[in-house]
Order: sequence, then structure tokens, then C-alpha cells
Amino acid sequence: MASLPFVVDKGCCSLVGNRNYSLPFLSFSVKNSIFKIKATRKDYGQVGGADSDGDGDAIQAAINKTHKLLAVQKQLINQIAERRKLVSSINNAVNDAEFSKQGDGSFPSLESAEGRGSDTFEEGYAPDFLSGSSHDVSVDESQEDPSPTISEDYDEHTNQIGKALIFENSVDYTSSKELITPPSKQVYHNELPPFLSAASSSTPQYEKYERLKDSKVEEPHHEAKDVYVKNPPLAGANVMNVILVAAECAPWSKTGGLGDVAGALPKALARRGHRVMVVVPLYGNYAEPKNTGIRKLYKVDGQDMEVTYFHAYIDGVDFVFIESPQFRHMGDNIYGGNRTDILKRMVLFCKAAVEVPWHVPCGGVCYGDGNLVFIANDWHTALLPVYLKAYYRDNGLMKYTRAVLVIHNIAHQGRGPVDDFAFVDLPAHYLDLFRMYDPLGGEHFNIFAAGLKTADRVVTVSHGYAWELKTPEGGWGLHGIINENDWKMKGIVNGIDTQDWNPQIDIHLKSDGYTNYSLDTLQTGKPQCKAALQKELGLPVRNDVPLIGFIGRLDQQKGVDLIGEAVPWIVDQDAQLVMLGTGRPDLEQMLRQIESQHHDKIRGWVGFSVKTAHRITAGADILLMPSRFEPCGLNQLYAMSYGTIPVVHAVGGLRDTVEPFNPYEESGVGWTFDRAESSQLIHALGNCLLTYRQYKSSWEGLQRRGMTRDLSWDNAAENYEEVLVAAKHHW
Ligand SMILES: Nc1ncnc2c1ncn2[C@@H]1O[C@H](COP(=O)(O)OP(=O)(O)O[C@H]2O[C@H](CO)[C@@H](O)[C@H](O)[C@H]2O)[C@@H](O)[C@H]1O
Repeated sequence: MASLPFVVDKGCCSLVGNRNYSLPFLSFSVKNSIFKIKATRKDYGQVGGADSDGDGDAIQAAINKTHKLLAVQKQLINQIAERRKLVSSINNAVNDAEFSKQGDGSFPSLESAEGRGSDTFEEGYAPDFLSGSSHDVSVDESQEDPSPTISEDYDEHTNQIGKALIFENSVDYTSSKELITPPSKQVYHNELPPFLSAASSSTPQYEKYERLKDSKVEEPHHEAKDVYVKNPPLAGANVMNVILVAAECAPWSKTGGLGDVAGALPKALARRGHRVMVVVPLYGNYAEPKNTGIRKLYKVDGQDMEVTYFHAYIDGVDFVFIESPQFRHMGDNIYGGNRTDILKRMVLFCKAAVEVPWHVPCGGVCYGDGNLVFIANDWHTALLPVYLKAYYRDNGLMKYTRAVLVIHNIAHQGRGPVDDFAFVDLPAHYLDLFRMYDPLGGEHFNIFAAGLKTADRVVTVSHGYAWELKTPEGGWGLHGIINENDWKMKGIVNGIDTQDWNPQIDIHLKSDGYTNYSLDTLQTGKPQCKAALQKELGLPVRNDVPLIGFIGRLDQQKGVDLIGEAVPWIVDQDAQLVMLGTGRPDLEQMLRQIESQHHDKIRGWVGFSVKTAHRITAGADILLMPSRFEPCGLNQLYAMSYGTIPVVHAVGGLRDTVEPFNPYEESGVGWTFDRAESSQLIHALGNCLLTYRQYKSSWEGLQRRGMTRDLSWDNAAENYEEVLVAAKHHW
């Protein structure tokens, strides 16, 4: 029997004989393990049509060949199955290591998860408070994406526990000589799922698919970081699904540092190979996210509230936006409204966010609740670990899902009267988690307290702040709980987004006379930015005056009033001062007043402008941060990377990150002072100005050390990973 070379294309498999016979068209699908053999009479006729005398023989020969071909196909199918098993076993080996404590080895299935409503919980697992908590509303048929259905098989591509959501329009997949695992195109329609691109790229099957895949992914405004696709996951066997949940996320929504962290940390975790999602409210009409068509109802204060899920995939991260009338147009007032308004918004947000891994297919596949860790942030999402426990884990659901709570600022706790408990919709015995007493507030309801108690792990944003939180002064009434939970607490210093905050590529320095610069071009680039800033703000354009900057929320925390007290001294120094901020009306008024009193030297910009923040960071020589407390602080990190010298109160993260200048050893990156007092600020700033004016080489050394520091999120992400792993193994 002559060998029959294969001619393979993506849609079908045809075979050509050595006598130019066209052999029967065969197609099969590996999807759902159903194989279809199509051989029409016409096809057979063509096979035998070469020799009319030998029609019978030819047909018989063709039939024999077809049988052989079928055997070959069967063999190929078996090989595919073997490959699938191999990939599956690789993934399972990873998962097994993580889930070895699981007992029966079973995973919670998405099927039961899908049932999230009371009618589909297992008998006896239907918590009263959950029934009606979320309902399927509908999937909008008009959306481009087809409705997902549950596939019959476990899909090893998804690294997913439970049944995978597969889109109906998936194409049949045919074999080739080079066996390629059915491409995720079947499952992910036009994009490579994030966890696959990094986590699984080391397996040959995926590498082959890499070459085949349509490289077009949704990339609205960031460039793809395909560089990561080729590397094996840095996280190794610890690869997991991570969902960061926050009330704000840059660049879409930001009132301060939380937005920056929510926009940047997930990308760093994704670079380590994790499958990472951010869940955030949709406050406006953003360009990037697309409506998934998936809608749900959640009860808040007895009323059904509808949410719709939007999705964007950017820089290896799934961004899921929760749209609801409650969030619409709140972008400039994220924490605004009265106490119960914001409480209800956060109840809705947390209820919807905790079920995102069940409902929202990202690249076609839901995250599922196995091998999953949530990262909640501040009091706004501190209800998430509570809901995870009360609604799900107490009821045998989401058994393998964990929650880490990050403290960015303990000063805001979600406090209210004990009666507020009614809004959070929890079983009565949960009240004790929220009930607090302190001498100032008396008995009250405290959301941060409940979150800290229920989270599997707690992170705060610097080592210094982790220590301060345990003191009565730094814990703001929660120090007792924090001390009790010290065993699960860790300080991790924030990083910075080196794409957004990088003087070499900063998009805000590309116009109006500003320029990008690096360490090599610092001596020309930075003065140019300084001149552009002075010009833009209408200050005298002089390179010889030190330009001092401040950027931040105008409140008690940031110590902006201390700068106000130091203004008479500052203007006597022949220096310029530029302040940007928004917040307390009296402090906003202070900014306006000092500007009008010293119009030739001071600008007080009241408002929120990301562009201006970048330009001040580049154009200023010195950045002041006299914060009374500062959990981490990002502006001093941004300043350092732009060659701008920080002068800071040595507290919290500022102490951790600003090593004081030592003129004898020529070390350090800035100046610090020990007490939040204007006299101390003046003393430190005085030394700084002296060095600026008289010790140029020391100044350049300070700039160089700041600019060459690794301030990226990559180190922090590795530390977060340790916490996530610890949470995962916490039972
Ligand atoms: N008027 C304005 N216009 C434009 N941009 C403005 C602005 N005011 C502030 N910003 C920006 O907001 C961010 C502020 O970040 P910070 O970390 O300094 O403070 P914040 O107190 O909000 O964050 C809390 O969370 C973060 C993150 O964990 C901790 O670092 C911090 O210590 C803690 O208080 C910076 O990106 C800054 O440029």
C-alpha cells in the first residue's frame, strides 16, 4: 500500500493518493469528542472514476484505503487524546501540589457555582440570605459575543477547575502531522488568554499555538507585552488566579494612590505568570471595556439592583468593570454622597465582585473559584472577605477561594451606627465581627474591622506602617484587632508603574516645551522641563531658583498646613513653590491665598490633574511630603525616578523609602525630618537648599541614586505572591 501524504489545513483534513486520486473528504471534530466522517457517493465516484472496467475493484480499493485512513485518523485522534492527557497531567501536577490538602481531590464545579441562586444550591446549602441575592438577568443576545455554553469536558487549556464555558461558534478542529493541542481560538475567540500566554508558554503545544494564533488582541491604548509570552512563568508552581477588587483603578478612575496600585500591581502579578483580573466599578463611558452582555441582580437594602459586566484585556490583565446606575457618573465623587449611599454602593460592588469568577468569561473562560485568591483593598472592599465567608465558604461553596485584604489607609474604616448592619445583609451572628467600641466613637459598626478578622491574610503598604498600625496612635482604634491578627499580616512597599511614571517615555512631557529625559540627559532634560513648568504656570523662568513641589490630597494626613506655615521662610529663600491638590475647603483656600500673596513665587493649583502632577514631578527640583502619617506614599517614589529630591517626614512608608542624605558617605536619596512640625520641615528643607546651591556634585549623586533605584512593582509582586500562596494554603 502506497503511503498517502496528508494535505492539512485548519478547517478539514483531505488526503491525496499517489495516483492523483481524490480521496473521500473526511472531517472530524475533537470538540466534545464527537467525530464526524463525511463520505458522499459523489466522493466515491470520483475515486473510482479513473477506470470504468475496474469500477468494482477501484471502489473496493478505495473503500479499503478509506478503512486504512480511518485507522490512521483513529491513531491520530488517540495521539491527540494522549497529548491532551499530557497537558492535563502537567497542569494537574501543578494543581495537585496546591490542592494536596483537599481530601477527596474533587473540585467545586462551575455547574454548581453557576447555580448561585437558591434553587440550584445543593440540598441544605441554600442560605436564606443568599437566595435572591443574585439572579441571572439575561445575556444580551445583541452582543457580538455568542452565549457561552458549558462544555462537556474539562479543558486543560483553561487551567480551570470545573466545567469550562465554551462559545458555540468554535470551529471544528482537525488534526495535522504536527499535533497541536486544539487551539484556544476554539475557546477564546480572538485572544490568547492571559494565563496561557505566560503560565503555559513553556509547553510545546502552546508554543506551537503561539505561532498560529492571531496576534491581534484587544489593545485599546497600551502596547501588548508579548515579551512576557515567551518566558516561563516566574511564579513557577505557584501560578494561580488572582482577582484584585478596588473602588478605583487608574487610568480610568483615581482619587489617589489606591487607583495607581490597582492599575499597576495586577500587571506585575500577570508578568509573573498568574492569571490576573481587576474588578472595579464602571463610573463613566470608558473607551476600552466592552459590554459582555451578562447582567445580574443583587439585593441591596431589600431592593434588586442590576449590574452589567464590562470587560477589557490589557497588558495581560483582565479588567472587569461593574456597571450599575449606582456607580454611573460617580467618577469625580467615588466616595461621595451620604454614609448610607456609599455603604450601599460598596455592598453592591462587593456582592457583584465576589461572583465575577463564576459569571464573567474572560477570553471565553470564567476564572472559576478553584485556585483563586481575591485581593481586596481598604474598607470599601473589606466586605468581600466577609461575603466570601458568610455566603459561600460557610455553605460549602468557593471552598478553595481565599481573600487577602490590603490596608492602604486605616484612617478610613467604613464606620457608622450599629444599625448599619442591616444594610450589609448578613446572618445575625456576623454582627459581632463589625461591632466595635472606642472611647471617642462609642459603640459602632466598623467594616474594616470585619474585613481584617475574616481575611485569610492582611497586607499593608510598607514595613513602617505595618509597625505603626499596631500602636494606639497608628491603628486608629483598630490596633487591637491588628495585633491579634499579627500572624497573618505583612508589610510590602508599593512599587511604581514604570510605564506611566518614567521620564524617558512620559506622555505628559511630549508637548508644551517639556521633554523626555533619562539619567544620561538629566542635565539638559530636567532644566527644560523646569523652564516649561515655570512658563506654563506663569512663574519667572529661572533655572537658578530651586523649584519646590507638592502634590496630594489636601487633608490632615498630608501635612499641607505645615507647608503653609513655612511659606514666609520659603519665599525668603528665593525659591519657587508649586502646589497641586484638592480636598478640604479650608486647605484649598489656603493654596489660593498663598498664591495671591506671593504671585511671583508661588502657584497653588486647586484641582485634580494627572498631567500637571507628572509635569510638576519632572520640572521640580524638590518634592515636599510633610505627611503626618503615610502608609507608603507614591509621590516620593515618582520624584526619585524623575531626579527630583524628596524632603519628607520620616513616617510609615516615607521612612522606608527615603534614605536620608549622608554627606560624608555620599549616600541617601533625600532629606527626612522626625516630627510633623513646620520648624522641622524648614530645617530639613534648609539643608536640602544648601546642597542644591553649593554642592552640585552631591546633588547629582542624590539624583543618580534615586533614578537608578529599582522602584518597579516586580519586587513587590514577588512579595505579594508569597502572601497569596500563604493564603491559598490557609485552612
Ligand atoms: N490633585 C491631584 N492631581 C493629580 N494627581 C494627584 C492629585 N493628588 C494626588 N494625586 C496623585 O494621587 C496619588 C497619591 O498617592 P499617595 O500614595 O501619595 O497617596 P494616597 O494618600 O492617596 O494613598 C494611600 O494609598 C497609597 C497606595 O497604597 C499609599 O501609598 C498612601 O500612603 C496612602 O495614603 C499620586 O499618584 C499622586 O500623583
